[in-house]
Amino acid sequence: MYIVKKTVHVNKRKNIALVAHDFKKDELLNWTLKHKDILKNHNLMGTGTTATIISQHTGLEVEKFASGPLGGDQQLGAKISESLIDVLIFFWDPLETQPHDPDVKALLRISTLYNIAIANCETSADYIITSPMFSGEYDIEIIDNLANIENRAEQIKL
Ligand SMILES: O=C(CO)COP(=O)(O)O
Repeated sequence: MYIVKKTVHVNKRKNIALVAHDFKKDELLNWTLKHKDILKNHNLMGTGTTATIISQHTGLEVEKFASGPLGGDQQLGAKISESLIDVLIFFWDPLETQPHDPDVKALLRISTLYNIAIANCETSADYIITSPMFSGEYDIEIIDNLANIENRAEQIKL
């Protein structure tokens, strides 16, 4: 499938989504405490319970969406498709089944499709936050929604 791409500029101040499954929330909280001095200079958001726990225990301002199982993962996915999230820190749990597994997969799929930085565990999150790219500006290549819609509309035989 031929895909038209476009360039999106990522600012120094990043939009960062924070998400963790229940048995991973302590790991993500510890990670945010460890990197609080860096994170305070960025726009933070997250699924409902994760965002609440992090803001309560770190004092960081974290915009709160719906809880993951109640649509929060999908809300974040929608933001990613609008290029409103630059980094996804998602400590998902490989040892537990989730009632909203399709939403979890959708969030991981859409963040990969839109070529944003994704960390799924502490080590990869450490790599991202200490990268020179994290503290600077850069451009990413992403799928060009509008151009692809036009192409598809032309190709579909009616
Ligand atoms: O379930 C989640 C991600 O899939 C996280 O949701 P909460 O932050 O509301 O627990």
